[in-house]
Formats: sequence, structure tokens, C-alpha cells
Amino acid sequence: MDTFGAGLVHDWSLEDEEIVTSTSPHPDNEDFDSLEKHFIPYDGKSTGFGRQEQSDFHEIDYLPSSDEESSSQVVEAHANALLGDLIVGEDDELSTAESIELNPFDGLPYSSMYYELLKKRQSLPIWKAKDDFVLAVDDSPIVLITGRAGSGKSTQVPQWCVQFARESNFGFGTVVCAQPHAQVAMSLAIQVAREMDLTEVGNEVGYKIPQRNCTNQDTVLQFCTDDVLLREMADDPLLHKYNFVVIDEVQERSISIDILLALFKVIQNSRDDLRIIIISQSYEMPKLEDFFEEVPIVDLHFLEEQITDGSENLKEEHRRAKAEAERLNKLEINYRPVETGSHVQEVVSLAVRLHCDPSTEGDFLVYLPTTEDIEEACEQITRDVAIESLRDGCEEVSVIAIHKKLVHGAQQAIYENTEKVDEESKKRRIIVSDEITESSFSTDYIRVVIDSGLKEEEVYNCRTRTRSKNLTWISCDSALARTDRCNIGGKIYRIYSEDVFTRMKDSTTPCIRRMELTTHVLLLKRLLQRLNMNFSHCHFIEPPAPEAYMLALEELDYHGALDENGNLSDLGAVMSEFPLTMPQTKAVIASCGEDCVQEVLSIIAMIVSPSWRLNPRGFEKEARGLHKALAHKCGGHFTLLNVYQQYINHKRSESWCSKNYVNVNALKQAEKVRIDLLSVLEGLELPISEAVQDADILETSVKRALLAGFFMQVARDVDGCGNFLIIRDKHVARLDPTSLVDTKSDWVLYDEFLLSENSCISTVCGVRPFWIAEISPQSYLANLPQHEGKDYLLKLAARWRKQAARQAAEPDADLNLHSQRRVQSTPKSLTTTHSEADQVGSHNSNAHPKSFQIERTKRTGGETSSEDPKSNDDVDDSDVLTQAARDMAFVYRKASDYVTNREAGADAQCIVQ
Ligand SMILES: Nc1ncnc2c1ncn2[C@@H]1O[C@H](COP(=O)(O)OP(=O)(O)OP(=O)(O)O)[C@@H](O)[C@H]1O
Repeated sequence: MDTFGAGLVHDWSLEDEEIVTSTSPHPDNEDFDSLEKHFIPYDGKSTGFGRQEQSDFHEIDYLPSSDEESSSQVVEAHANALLGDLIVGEDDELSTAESIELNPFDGLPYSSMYYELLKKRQSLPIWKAKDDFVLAVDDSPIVLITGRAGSGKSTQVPQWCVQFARESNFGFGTVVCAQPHAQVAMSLAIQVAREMDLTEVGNEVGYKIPQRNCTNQDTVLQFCTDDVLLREMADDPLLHKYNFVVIDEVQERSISIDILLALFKVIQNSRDDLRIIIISQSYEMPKLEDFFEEVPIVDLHFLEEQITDGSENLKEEHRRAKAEAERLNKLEINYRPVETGSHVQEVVSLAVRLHCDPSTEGDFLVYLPTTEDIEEACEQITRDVAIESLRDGCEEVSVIAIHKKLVHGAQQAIYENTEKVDEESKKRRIIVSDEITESSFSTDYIRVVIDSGLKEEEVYNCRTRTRSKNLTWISCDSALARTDRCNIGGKIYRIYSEDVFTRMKDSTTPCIRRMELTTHVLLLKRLLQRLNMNFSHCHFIEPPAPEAYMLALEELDYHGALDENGNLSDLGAVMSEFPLTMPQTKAVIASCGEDCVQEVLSIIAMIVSPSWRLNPRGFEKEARGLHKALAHKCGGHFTLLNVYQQYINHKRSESWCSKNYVNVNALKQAEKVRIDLLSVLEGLELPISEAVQDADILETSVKRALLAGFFMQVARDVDGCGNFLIIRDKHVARLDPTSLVDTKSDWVLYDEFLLSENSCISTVCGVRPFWIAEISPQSYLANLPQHEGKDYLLKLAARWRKQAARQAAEPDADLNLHSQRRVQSTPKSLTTTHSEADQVGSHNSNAHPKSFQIERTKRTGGETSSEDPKSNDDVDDSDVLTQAARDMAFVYRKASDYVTNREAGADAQCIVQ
């Protein structure tokens, strides 16, 4: 029974069609108008009676009952009675009419499904804490909540916030709930919309994740990723759009979560009508309590009487509570160190053995570290169970892979199959996953957890500026979180020894201490600037390493995102609008000056989406042959472009994709990313060129635009044998063996370099050294570690500057290859702008307008070199001078004007107390 309630409290039994009413007043029943509003949408077709669910990701559709007419008549009768009663006898509080409880959001009577779900919801442990929650939010701007997995925190708390706001007229009543993973945000929106009896996701309840905004002006509860919320905060630091901000799964400690928490500490007292709810697993609570000091805590562990002694060290207390919970829940913990030599083999054989044992109950949740391991295990389990069922008649199984690289929405399979499988066929589900299911995704059916104890961890080394992915033991906190996914009476199999468990480190290193920070520092700079603050005002739970922060600033500076005082430049403000990494953003912006926007957008969209290549086991050779046929001679970036264009040319045909072993979901996602990026460009009013027709022009333009962003990701083949020296840090790498095109170029730019035993670079295309010298900032080239390639690039750069200076002195001498190319390809919208751009003159295309002025003074001051590097690489480029640079200046100025104007309007709001 909904005691908090959006109004009347009823118990509605469908079987006997009796309606029992109690008298809690509905806030909207106070006047006739609002009641009438509730009835207007009702058309007699959609009815709350006997609604059945038929949902997909976006729409939760309800079919009318078979006896539609009579049901609708009953509703209509109730409605008329209610209206009649209200008109005739306003004083009669317990009129028959009041017996219908209406959903305040769509005005329809609640369905039977709503009451069914409400009953389930109310049995969740979190409901014991509802009163505590209400008292806490009434009292404090920040509230901490903790409780065991599946207790209902993520699904119930956001709904309570909506109710609280409605009941107490708290601001506009809008709520945002941020999650670390996009798929979780999406699946929660679907579930909560269902629980609120709403027919569609995207209206009152919606989600906003990268590349997908499923909300509208009616949305009162928005689920989103923490990255999305941080971006919203960059626009509106005091989050005026919301009255409740819920940050869920804080124990994951993504970079965005840590930044958000630091900012909340700054803004917590700035608005009376803002409440911040922080939800975390228990092991992170001591840190959060210390960080926020004196804020109320709603702790379900206490409510469930698993922790009794409040005087000892809390962390220890929670650990004890976990151990106690394991015992209380009668979870059986087994340690089975790997014997066969492979954790995948060990996990597979154990899962198959347990599945074939008739005494084993429920679904299984299996943890493996990498996507490859997960896919291999899924295939082997399916195959081995099929063999076993032929031999021993063992039951069929449904194997589901859930991992970080799946396209959005795929994870919903965990919940979608539950009812079907559990109730219809009773087929067991084996979910094979990585750490993404350590939090969220609790289901009531997991009875076996098989934990390899391993995970793949990404680490960024500040000193060498390299990213690596390492296979490591999980932390003790993670092991307990995995254990916590198992339901009462279940069994835990740890594929490692007890000794390993006791030696595991206590907690996982937060992302802010081990990952690259550039994109986040850019956003933070923008945000702090809006608040008239600087980095020293921000206190983090654990601050980033100073070297990582300095490196981020250095990279921002190389990209022209900072001005001479270290503040965000105009270009930096423009760049912070893009939900991309710094190099990707810069390449997209540069494509506006190089007239290849369409192509670069497709390439970047393909890069940020999951891999387009499918390599089903047993068909690897055939798939590689077909993939090679799609490869482009100009390199990996052009192959991505080609695949995307082919997909569009084939009218997005799924059969074309499956024939060519192309991942259709990845292509669909890429198309969404592309649309998203295009709308950012349009929003910034940047010039968007038509697709390029001439292949040579296309190659040059795209490579130059990419280089404008990826100039720090350049390598040189030092011996002609494919040993590439990364010029930034002198690591040596080879071309990724799975690459489809073998590059013949001495100089390449790459998308990814992973440091490992066999370090390799992937998504590679050849570039001309003259372009590198021209496009890279001079300070970057000068700071490169000493090697032959650096000397060569510096000579080319000196030569370029000399030519640029000559060109600046003779502005009419503009007839060069590059400008001819532009005459052919410049869209009409740009042709009028050249005279304006001419005033800016020549400059390095990586500099922003302000610093450009300084650079030009230096150049014309005679800082040139007479050395002439001896290379054939730059023959045709000697005349490539200023046109692209002028266009870039125009592009930056136009975009920064737009951002400056927009931000000037919003600045007045940002007053922090
Ligand atoms: N998308 C969904 N579809 C169906 N059921 C769901 C969905 N999300 C959650 N549930 C169910 O709702 C109940 C409460 O889950 P909820 O996620 O709110 O718990 P939680 O305390 O937040 O757990 P966690 O610590 O895992 O996040 C669980 O029984 C779960 O199975």
C-alpha cells in the first residue's frame, strides 16, 4: 500500500471488481479542474482493466482486455459517477467516485499490473527505510543511502523523490538519477516507467545516455549516465533544472562521480530547493561519511539488524556485516583454484557440471575478465551443454553474455528473459559477465556465482603517457560485491584460493587515480570558470595525482584549449561541447576548416562505437576475407569510412551486414553517434560541408583534419620493417596483427596504442611529415624527446614557418594547390567568409585566435630557418600555406562567439553561496 502516496490509497482487486478505498487525499483532487484533466485523456480505448504488458525498449504497450467494451464501460461509469458526485455533493468525502485511484501523470486509472508491481516493490527491504528517507531529505541537502544488492535503492529512491516533490510542492519536482553505465540507466528507466504505470519511456520517465536522449519537456524523472550529468552541470553548474539529484552506485568511483561529488560539496548550500541523494554499497560509506561530514545516513544494514555495534570502525563493521550476511544468507563459499591452466576452461567445466547436476537450482552468474573470455565461455558452455544433453538428457540452457562493449540495450536481456524463461520453459540462464554486473542488475533468480577473481584494468601511466590493459586480481570489495549478487541459499565458487582472497587489496583504485584526465579537466575548468572558482576550491575524496593533472593541462594547452593565463580559451569552451576525447573533438572541428565534415564524422562515430567486425568461432578465415574486401588502401580510418558508407548505400540492410560479418548493432550505434555530433556542430553554427567527391582531395582533407586532432598520436617506421617509433615517447610498436591494411608509409597516425608485451598500434593511416610539422603546435614538437624524427620534423616546421611568413607578406600569392582544391569543394555557405578569414592571416591550425596573434608576431619577427630538409615526402606540400589555417580561424571564431553569447546569458544564475 502506498502510504507516501500520490493521492488516494486503494486496494483494487480485479477478480471481484471490488474497490476498497481509504481516505488519504490526492493532492490533485483538491479542485475540479485538475480532476477533469485526469479524465480528458481517457478515450475508452486504453483502459486500466486487464492491461497486459508488451514492452520493447521504448514503449510499454498495454493491450485492452479481451472484454474491452465492458471494461471501458466500467471505467466510464466510474468516471461519470465521480464527476457527478463531485458536482452534486462536494462535501461528501467518501463518495463512490473517489474509489478510483488515478495515475497523476497520465490521468488514467492504475492498471492491475501497477498494483502487482506495487506489492512486489513494497516487499523490498528499502521500504522499511521510507520514513527515515523522508525525514532525512526534509532535514538535509545531502543524504547518504546504503543497503545490500537488490534491496530496491535504484528503482525506489528516485520514485520517492518524485513523490516527495509532488507532495510537498518542492520546487518543480524534477529528479535526475545518474548511473555509471548507460545500459543500467536505460534499463532502470524502463523498469521505473513500468512501476509508475506509464505506457512509454521518454515522457514522464526518460533516459539520457550518450547518443540517445529519450526525454522530453514532460520528463520529471530522468535516468542518465554520470558523464551526461557532468556535461549538464557544465552548462548549468547549480543544476537549476532539478530539485533532486540522485547519484547511484557511487562505489564505482568513475572520474565523473568523483568530480560530481567534489562539486556537490561546493554547491550544496547554494539552493534551498535542491537535494542530493548519494547511494553506495556499504564498503564505500566510511569514505563518503568522512567526506560529507554530518549528513544523515539511511543504512539498510542497520535496519535489517545486520550491524548492531555502532561504536567500532565503520569499515570493519561493514566488512563484518558482509561476512555475517554471507553466513545469514546461508551462502556456501567454495574456493577452487584453477587446475587446468585456464580460467575460462575451469569456469566452463564447472558451470556445465553444476548445470547437469539435477540438485542445482536457479540461474548462474559467471565472472570473467575480458570480452574475448566471455564470448569464448558462452560458446563453449552452449556447445558442451548440447553434447551433454544428447548424452545424458541434461536440460537446455540459455547463455547470455553481458559486458561493457555490448551495444546499449543488450543488457536488458537479463531482465527480459526472466519471466519467459522462468515461468514458461524453466530453462536455466547462465549469465557470463565482466565487472559491469558487480553492481546493479540484481535478479531474484541467481543461485550460483562463479567468480574467476580476475578483471581487466585500464591504467594510464603519466610518466610514459601510455595506456595499458592489465589482467589483475579484483579487490576484496569487488569479490564481496560479486558474492552479494547471489540470492539466499546460493553457492559461490571462487576460482582462486582462500589465500589469494585474503591477500587481495582492500578496494579498487578509483578511476581518478589511474586514468587519463584531459577530457574531464576540460569540463571541470569550464564549470569552475562559470562558478568563478578554480581547481583549488575543489576537494576530492581522493585527489588526482598531480602529474596526471599537469599532463591533462599540458595536453589542453597543446590543443589550444587554454589561454595564456591557463584559463579556458574560446576554443576550449567550444571543445567542451563535444562528448568526445580531445583528439576526436579537435579532428571534428578541424574537418569544418578542411571541408570534410561528413567523412570525419563517420570515421569518429565508427571509432567510438563497438567494433564493426564479427569473427564467429569457426568462421574466422571467411570473415577476415570478407572484411579485407571492405578494407581501404588508405588505411584503417578510411576502412571505417568505407564500411559506414557501404552500410548506408546498402540501405542499412541487415542481410548485407550478416553476409559480410558486419556487426549491424555497431553500425546502428555509429549512425546515432554521427547524428548526435552533427547536431552539436549545427548547434555551434559551424560550417558543414557536403560529402567530398574527389578521392585525392578526400584523402588529403581527411588526413589533415585527423592530424589536427591526433598529432600526438604519430609514429615513424624506423627500419622499414614495420617497427614504429612512437614519436611522443619513443616506445616501439608494431601494427596490430588484426589490421586489414598493411601500411607502406613511413609516417603514420594511429587511433590506439596499447602498451603490452607485444605493443601495437591500431587504426592507422599514413600521413606526410610536412603536414605533421605544419599542423602540430611548435611547442609540442620542441618538447618531443630527442630522436632523429624530431630533428627532421623541426626542420620541416622551420621551413613551413618561413614560407608562411613569406605568404603573409604577399597575401595575393594565394594560388597554391590547397586553395585550388578548396575552390572545387567549398560549399556556398563558406565562400563569403574568406575575406573575413583573410584578415586573420596565416597561423598554425592548432592555435586558437588569441594565441594566433602572438604566434604571428613571432614569425614575422624573423624566427625562421634556412635549412631545407632533404626528403621527397614534402614535394607537393611546399606550397600548402594559409587557406586551411584561415578557415580554421574562422571556424574557431564563429564557434566561440556562439558559446560566449550563450554563456553570457546563463552566467547570472551561477551564484554560489
Ligand atoms: N530493469 C529491470 N527490469 C526488471 N526488474 C528490475 C530491473 N531493475 C531492477 N529490477 C528488480 O528490482 C528489484 C530492486 O532492484 P534495484 O536495482 O532497485 O536494487 P538495488 O538495491 O539498487 O540493487 P543494486 O545494489 O544491485 O543496484 C530487484 O528485484 C531487481 O531484480
